[in-house]
Amino acid sequence: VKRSSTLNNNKVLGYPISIFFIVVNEFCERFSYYGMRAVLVLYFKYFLRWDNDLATSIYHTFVALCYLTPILGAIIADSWLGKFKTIIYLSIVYAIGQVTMAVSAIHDITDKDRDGTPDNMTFHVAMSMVGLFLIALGTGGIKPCVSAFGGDQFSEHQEKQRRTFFSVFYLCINGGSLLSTIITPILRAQECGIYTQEKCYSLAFGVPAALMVVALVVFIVGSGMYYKAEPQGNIMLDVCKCIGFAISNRVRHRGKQYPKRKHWMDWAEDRYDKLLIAQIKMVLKVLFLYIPLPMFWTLFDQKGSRWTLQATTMDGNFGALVIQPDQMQTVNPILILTLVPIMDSLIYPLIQKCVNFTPLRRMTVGMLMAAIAFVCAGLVQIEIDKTLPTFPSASQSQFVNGMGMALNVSTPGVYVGLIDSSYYSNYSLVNNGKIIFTIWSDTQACNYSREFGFGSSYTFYIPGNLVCQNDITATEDIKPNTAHMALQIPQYFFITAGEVMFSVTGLEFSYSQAPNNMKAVLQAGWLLTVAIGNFIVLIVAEVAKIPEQWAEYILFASLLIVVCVIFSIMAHFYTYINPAEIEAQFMKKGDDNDEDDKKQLQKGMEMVKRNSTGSHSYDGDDDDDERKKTKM
Ligand SMILES: CC(C)C[C@H](NC(=O)CN)C(=O)O
Repeated sequence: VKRSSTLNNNKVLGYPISIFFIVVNEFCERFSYYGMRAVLVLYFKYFLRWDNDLATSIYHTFVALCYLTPILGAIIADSWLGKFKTIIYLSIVYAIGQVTMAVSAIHDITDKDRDGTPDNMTFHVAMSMVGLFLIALGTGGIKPCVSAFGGDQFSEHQEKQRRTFFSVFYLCINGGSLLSTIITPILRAQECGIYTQEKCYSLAFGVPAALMVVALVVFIVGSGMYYKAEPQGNIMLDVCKCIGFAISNRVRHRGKQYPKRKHWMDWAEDRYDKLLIAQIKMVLKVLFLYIPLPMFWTLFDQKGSRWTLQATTMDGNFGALVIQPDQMQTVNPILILTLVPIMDSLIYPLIQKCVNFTPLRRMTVGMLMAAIAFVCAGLVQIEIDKTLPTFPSASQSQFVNGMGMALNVSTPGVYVGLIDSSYYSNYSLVNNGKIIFTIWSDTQACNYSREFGFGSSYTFYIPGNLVCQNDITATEDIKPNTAHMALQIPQYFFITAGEVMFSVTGLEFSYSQAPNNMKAVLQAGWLLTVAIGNFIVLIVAEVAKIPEQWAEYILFASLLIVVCVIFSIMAHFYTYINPAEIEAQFMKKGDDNDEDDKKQLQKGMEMVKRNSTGSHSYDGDDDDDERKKTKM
């Protein structure tokens, strides 16, 4: 009653005003998260100077951590602080983490000799690791709380509005992600610094940090309008205790003299409520089905690591548009924003006309799509390998001074250095496009211009009698990248189509198959599959140590196909349930005088009624009573 009256006061078009703040908060937070993530692997490689394997490993450890911490966030919110305070406190931790990352990327802090490279790399590595740890704690911790807090703002009879809210919420995630993956690579490509100009990772991390502060402020501004549910007690702890008791009770009663029970969880009946046991059985059934799922995320999350590194060896010139390697990741949110409505309104209804396209079938097809994406990535890699030498590092050039006097060489933003007579400069990183070098000594100065292709590397020979442009000869150490970045589009298309079928459906499936009080538990379980998927990348990359990148892509595709077959068999034996109906049956058997139970029963029956009008129908037939027990 309190909840309804609180909510009904502040409505616009039937929606509580408070959700506006939550949706804007999510947009800014996802901007912050994906913006930072977009440039992370390049920061590892070019700023911290890690090799591809280390950069990929740390990237996936970080992503895994981001999806492990939701369990922590759910426990803190449910059993201690409540969702509102948890979001505030962990957002502060998150913002501090983002600021730490931005500071860690300022090369001037330790660049004592002012040559553009940090002199104390340990400082930058340590700061980055602290920053990433705080971000993982913050982003993961608030993840299960924000969406659930949004859902809490609606009263029982606002089911339709709540569904619209979740769609808008998902679009905001991808809107924030889209904008940030366009913007932060542009910021990263700028040059900044006090003593020497270098690629501006500090700005690329600083803007996401600012957006996280905005997210926090927006969330706090809405404070007076939220419905704030009190912490309900730690359901996760109850579940663990109940499972623990069932196992220990079973072990204690091993002998033949003890009659068998239908399900091993029934051994908890001696101490625990039958309803709780039934709810745990439902959750375990779904969790069992989750076992093969991490393999999908193993492939999916390599967009940000291996695929971005792959793009650095490609040509990003799209005519009027020049795309940075890390900007290729924007293809994912762009496709999400277009594919979700197309799938929902066109593709699914069409397929449904031919076959019963149940959630688990969609997820299976989604896995196959991801495998196809990796076959595409492998083919693209073979194409790249045909063109790619390995020495020296791509995009770097050097000068050899053949004159009898020292010369200075520079280009706007890059000081190549003072080159002694008959000596050579270090390799310097030069942008692509037309670059004008200024070469000067005490007595003369001249300009020399040259077109630099993506990833090309040159050595320039300055003769003894320098006049300029026509005197300097160049040898091409590395040809410009010729494999075009557009070749990555098919792999992005398949992985995103896979994501829509797998991830969006999986989220909805996890919600619909979970008992009412354990929806958060299953959401945390779902996010855990993402974490495990990222750990698998580390294990496979470390154990397999495949020298050829294309072969690693094909290995991942093959692994996913094997897992997909296993999943489809498991899914075939899964029977869809209606948790509310099952819960209601247990309630009926319970104590009718208990007011709380009565309310729960009424709520359960309401849900059964609502579901029977088709909101969770998987067989396309709204009036079919067998719906609630549909097989895959
Ligand atoms: C796939 C994530 C687990 C969910 C979602 N990401 C996207 O939608 C990316 N396209 C997110 O919450 O970040």
